[in-house]
Amino acid sequence: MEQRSTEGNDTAVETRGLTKRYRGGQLAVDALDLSVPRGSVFGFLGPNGSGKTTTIRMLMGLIEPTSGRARLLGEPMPRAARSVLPRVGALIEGPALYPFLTGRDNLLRYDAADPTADPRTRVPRVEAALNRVGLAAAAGKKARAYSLGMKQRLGLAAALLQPRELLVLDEPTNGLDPQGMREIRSLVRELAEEGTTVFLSSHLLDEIEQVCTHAAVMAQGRLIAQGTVAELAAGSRGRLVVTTPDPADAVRILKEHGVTDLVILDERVSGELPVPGPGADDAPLEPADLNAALVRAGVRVRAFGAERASLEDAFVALTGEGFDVAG
Ligand SMILES: Nc1ncnc2c1ncn2[C@@H]1O[C@H](COP(=O)(O)OP(=O)(O)OP(=O)(O)O)[C@@H](O)[C@H]1O
Repeated sequence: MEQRSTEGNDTAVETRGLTKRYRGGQLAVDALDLSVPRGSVFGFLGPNGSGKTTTIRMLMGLIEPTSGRARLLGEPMPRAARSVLPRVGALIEGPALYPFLTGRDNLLRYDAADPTADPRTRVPRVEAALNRVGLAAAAGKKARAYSLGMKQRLGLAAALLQPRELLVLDEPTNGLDPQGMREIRSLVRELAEEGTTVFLSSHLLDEIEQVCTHAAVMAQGRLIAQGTVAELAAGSRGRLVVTTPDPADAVRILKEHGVTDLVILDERVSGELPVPGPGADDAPLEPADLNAALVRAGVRVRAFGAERASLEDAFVALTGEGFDVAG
């Protein structure tokens, strides 16, 4: 019997040991411990096939986990599905649409199928959702004439027909052009400002960096890291770039100060900034100190910069592989 606890009260999504092995034997999700704080925009990041969709399906009660458990808004899934799911909007793998109905009629019909939706407010809610996702002008077109991006927007509109505490979006910008991506990202930020927790999966690193406060990184069904985006990016070292007509001297001085992986390209010297040691006495070496050391040694520094470590650097550092953005 499961104990009643206060666990998960301030987390919108929480999983413990969540595992899915498909019937063919494929271990798609392997002992996943996710913790999505309420109020966050949480990026669920991983290359194609890393288990994101499988996880989302388990969270939403669409498939049974092989083992482990999941909580949505503090309630166990799939047991509490009936009471929890009305508080959760979801866009999963391209929404099911009636191709011969217009976008607007699709939403009216979708809302009519929702027993928790108030029919008296249906029409204005549908119009508001269409406006929100930028589909008002195309609302009278048949859904079969919609582009993939328009279908995505319509699916998002369906998720927004009612106020939600949590939105679960599987690759929400999939199929959108850059302008459409920007619009959806700003919509996500807006929703977050209104207090909705947004859990979105993506294989696009820069997307996660642009909109998310927190992220989890998946690879091959396993969770590799999770935390705030700033923490994750800080886990990898930034790169230093110096432009100088004295590259050999610059390399010597930088090496003495712990810079590694030094590369000379004409007058451009780059290297990995040293990571502060775990000891408390190890004051982190500031890029400015390195610049001063170069100048003291008579190196003519024409330009000096430290490139901020990105989530991509962190991902590569964590997985030891590049990020596959194919598909
Ligand atoms: N119904 C299924 N039966 C068997 N294996 C499956 C099934 N669905 C997914 N898989 C496998 O499980 C693994 C994880 O797939 P999943 O779709 O969850 O990954 P993903 O990160 O969402 O990738 P994508 O972005 O391509 O959807 C993959 O190896 C996939 O081939």
